[in-house]
Amino acid sequence: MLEVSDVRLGYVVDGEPHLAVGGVSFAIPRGSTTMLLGPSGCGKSTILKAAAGFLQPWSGTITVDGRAASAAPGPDRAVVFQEFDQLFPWRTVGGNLEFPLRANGRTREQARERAGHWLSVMGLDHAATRFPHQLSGGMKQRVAIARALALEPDVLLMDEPFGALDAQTRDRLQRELKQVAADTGITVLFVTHSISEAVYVGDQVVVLSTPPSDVVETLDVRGLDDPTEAAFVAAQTRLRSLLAGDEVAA
Ligand SMILES: Nc1ncnc2c1ncn2[C@@H]1O[C@H](COP(=O)(O)OP(=O)(O)OP(=O)(O)O)[C@@H](O)[C@H]1O
Repeated sequence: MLEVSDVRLGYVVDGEPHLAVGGVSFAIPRGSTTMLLGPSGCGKSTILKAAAGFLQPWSGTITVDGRAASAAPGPDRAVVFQEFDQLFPWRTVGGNLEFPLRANGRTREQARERAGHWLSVMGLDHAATRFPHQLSGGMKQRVAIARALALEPDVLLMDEPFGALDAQTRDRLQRELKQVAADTGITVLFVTHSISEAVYVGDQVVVLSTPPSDVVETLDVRGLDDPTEAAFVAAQTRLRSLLAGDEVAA
């Protein structure tokens, strides 16, 4: 349903073109979660930005249900970033959810009702009247996820959403996201630096090479959610060896 086909992406720096992504293809089946993993600077965020419609591929296509996703941002895709400051600081938590819903044509009542629902799903009922500066980092990320889900997009794009959280909060949010993704059937593209996060949260992991990147391997990790299980450990070992460029150790 989300299909990345032979995509090349880059930036123009001081008038010079710099290729970052050298020809990447993968497909995310509807309702599943794909993790993008690779060395720093390999173009994970660049691919995510293109899927969001913020960047045009130099060649190739990114489509959602056959429509060009890279043409422009649209309500069928919502993005959650790593930064804690992605919320509107002058709006309450409830207001942060309601504002984009109103901007997308919902009535005040519809926006309030839907915001309440998603705040509840993310365990934030008690925080609706607070302002972002009164929240912990983990709560801010929960609000950002609730705000994205409230728009009921077909695709949720996440750029290291838990990267700046402490380990305990990160574990909890990974569990919650996995549960919400299963409950809603949403399609997720998730950028991560963490091998264990990739195996736990994902249904498949797309491993990228150093830039200009291509796909080294696409690994199926469906159903792996117990880090003590042999299959979980084997997937981690495989990913570690791919990232080290050591394919033999698999
Ligand atoms: N706005 C920009 N202008 C110019 N070059 C950029 C820009 N953003 C990213 N790049 C370059 O594109 C390449 C890919 O960057 P990107 O941020 O997509 O990688 P990444 O895999 O997400 O990195 P990291 O894991 O470190 O977050 C890098 O070489 C980076 O320097």
